[in-house]
Amino acid sequence: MSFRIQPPAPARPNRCQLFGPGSRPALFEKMAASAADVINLDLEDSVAPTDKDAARANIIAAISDVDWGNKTLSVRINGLDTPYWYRDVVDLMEQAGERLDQIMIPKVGCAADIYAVDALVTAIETAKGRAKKINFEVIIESAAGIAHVEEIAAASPRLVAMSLGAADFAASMGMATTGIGGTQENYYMLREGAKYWSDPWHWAQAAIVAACRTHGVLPVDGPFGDFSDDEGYRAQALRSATLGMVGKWAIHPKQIALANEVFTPSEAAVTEAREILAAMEEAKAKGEGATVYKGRLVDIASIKQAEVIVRQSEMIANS
Ligand SMILES: CC(C)(COP(=O)(O)OP(=O)(O)OC[C@H]1O[C@@H](n2cnc3c(N)ncnc32)[C@H](O)[C@@H]1OP(=O)(O)O)[C@@H](O)C(=O)NCCC(=O)NCCSC(=O)C[C@H](O)C(=O)O
Ligand SMILES: [Mg+2]
Repeated sequence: MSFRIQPPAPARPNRCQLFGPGSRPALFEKMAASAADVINLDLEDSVAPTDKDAARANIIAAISDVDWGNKTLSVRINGLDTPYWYRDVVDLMEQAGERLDQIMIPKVGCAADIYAVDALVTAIETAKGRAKKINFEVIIESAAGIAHVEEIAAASPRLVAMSLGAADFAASMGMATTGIGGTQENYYMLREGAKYWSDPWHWAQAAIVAACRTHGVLPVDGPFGDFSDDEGYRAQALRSATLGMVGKWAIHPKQIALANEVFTPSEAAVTEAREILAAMEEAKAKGEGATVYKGRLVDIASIKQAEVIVRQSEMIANS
């Protein structure tokens, strides 16, 4: 470990972030009653330009009127390249109740984007005497966003989570696909006539996880567009979890259970992690730094790996 200790990410469940358009208030009670850990009420791309004002008003009312239980409640504002975002922030901060936890900033391209929103939020928070400090989450979904991902992760103490937005990311990168996440037909290696599909989202996810872990931010996988494809969603989520992400978006309620299942450590994984910790306790008592568990090496680094799984499981169980 470097002299600089890696800060922990917030210890709260973030297995599934359920999205719903601010222009469909009929969905809000259903979202609140769902098993998602985080609710994202959307003012951005799922809302038509003509509906922006009405969606903002719907969301502001619902923040106070709906019982959101113990979920993290977040609102996605419009991008800083639009004429809508400042009104989103001003109205939310001046009119929404204290139940609002988070603002999601889409399409961030550099740390200054977050600085701008932070300055506005801070001024209104102070002017209005808001007791609860609003957190931020951001979406990396552009070439600039991924190029500046580390400075973005470090941009504000308000920042708690960062997602990959596969749709806008693909568009910004000029990727030859209309798919939102998942396997891409033309992204394969060929060996002896057989195709082996690679994961075009992998490198961006890994960059996001590294930036997030460096700065104590939760890394989250974004949308999987084909909500009829449960196995495709599960496969994408399993890859994300294996890389270190803590959760995934749901753009339809049927994706919630899939995300919760994948991002909750299984009983078998927790049992194995506890057995590794016990094996290392025994090894340490004998003055050894390494031992053999089920025919494979475990050592002091294995303790940290096992602790990640046990901590995640306990945090979810206690939430
Ligand atoms: C995708 C949808 C438009 C589908 O809506 P609908 O046609 O109503 O779906 P169903 O008829 O299958 O719905 C079945 C029941 O579930 C309820 N429902 C639907 N959606 C939701 C929801 N989001 N939350 C809670 N409940 C929901 C229906 O009312 C039905 O209920 P019942 O009649 O009682 O059985 C719609 O799901 C939708 O709008 N999804 C969210 C879209 C969204 O927010 N998109 C933005 C995020 S993705 C993105 O922005 C891309 C990203 O930025 C990037 O760049 O990658
Ligand atoms: Mg997007």
